[in-house]
Amino acid sequence: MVAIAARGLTKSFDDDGVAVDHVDLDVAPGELLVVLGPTGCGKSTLLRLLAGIEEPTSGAVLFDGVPVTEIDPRDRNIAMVFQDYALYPHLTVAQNIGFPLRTVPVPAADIGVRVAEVARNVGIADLLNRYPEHLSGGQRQRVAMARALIRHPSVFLLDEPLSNVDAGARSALRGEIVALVRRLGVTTVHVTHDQIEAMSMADRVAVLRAGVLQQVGPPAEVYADPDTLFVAAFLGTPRTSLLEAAVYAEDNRVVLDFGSQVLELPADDPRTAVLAEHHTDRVTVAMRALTPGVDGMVLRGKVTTVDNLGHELLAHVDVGGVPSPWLDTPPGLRAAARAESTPYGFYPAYDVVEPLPMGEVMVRVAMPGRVLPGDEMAVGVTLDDLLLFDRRGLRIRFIAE
Ligand SMILES: Nc1ncnc2c1ncn2[C@@H]1O[C@H](COP(=O)(O)OP(=O)(O)OP(=O)(O)O)[C@@H](O)[C@H]1O
Repeated sequence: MVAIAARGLTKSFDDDGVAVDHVDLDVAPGELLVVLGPTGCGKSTLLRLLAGIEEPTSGAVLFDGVPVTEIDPRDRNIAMVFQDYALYPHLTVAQNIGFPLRTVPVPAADIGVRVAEVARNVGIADLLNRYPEHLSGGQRQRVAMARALIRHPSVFLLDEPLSNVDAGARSALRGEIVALVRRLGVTTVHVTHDQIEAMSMADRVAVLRAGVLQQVGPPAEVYADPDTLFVAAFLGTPRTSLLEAAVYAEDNRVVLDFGSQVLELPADDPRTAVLAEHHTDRVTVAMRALTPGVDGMVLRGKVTTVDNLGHELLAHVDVGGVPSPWLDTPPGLRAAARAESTPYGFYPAYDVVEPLPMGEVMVRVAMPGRVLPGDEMAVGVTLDDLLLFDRRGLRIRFIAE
């Protein structure tokens, strides 16, 4: 098992600015680290730098503490899997899987044994005589993984391997990749723009924005305790509600003023006193998974849309607030988000930069529930629900520490 490290890792492309910007990252031996970020944030470039396919502009990659920047990718004992499986159509599954061994002095009988073993590991032992055209997307991706793993790599790099796999097979494959990585004990870096994938697979998740690493940690920790507004907004299903507000503190009263209405913070909570120090600051308030409620702090608004998720309803409630200007992301990023395709292939829809319609919050309504557009709704908010960020998008920690 190999420890991977990036130190000040930077990659600029002449015409395109900095794709990876001074990234410092450590991946522990046997760890499954997921790099998460929106399209164009530099995930693939980071992975390619770790693999050695791309040469850094500055900085270094180290395996077990030894710089590998000068070592040819073929000599790094790395296996990489991409989103397009790129199988050889004229070869059977078994031949595809065994292909990387053609240059290695392994007896033919042993190749058969190893192919069968790795095929069993990825659950395709019964497909060995088929040709790729007779496989589903999920099965093709398993073949691609088996082909990558047959050389017993010490580092496994996965670049959006599940994005061409249909939704049903995707969640099964997620679990299987995790189990496989554990069983083989191979240090793995997996990149994705899909936060659910990241949250469900990662030992630790590394969130990347415009080439800059935002935060690294166990998924639950990064979700619950985001350092930046970007991380808070990016991680959240249903999506995180973001509203602008100003803090006002007068005598013992502290309020968050959303323009249309205020939230008065509980006077007896020590966190309220900490927040009072931000008197007159403009902040962005991030709130997740709110529910209807009439006690304590309450935001009132009108339901604009209701999504029926089957197990619950998701009400979009217009509380008359001002959406965060942070949503006005850099033009380049937005352009990429809207484009259906780019020179680098298909870009998945990016669903975070879309501005929320006027000052809405997302409210989960338990089933059986009945909510209709136009209904008035009171939304319960507790201090625990509020994540506050300053104008630079950095977290204001108002928990007395
Ligand atoms: N070979 C290249 N030449 C010039 N610019 C490039 C090259 N490869 C990537 N870029 C640019 O670097 C930035 C990061 O691209 P990268 O493919 O790493 O992002 P990504 O997060 O993997 O995106 P996606 O999720 O859409 O694959 C983008 O602005 C992209 O246009």
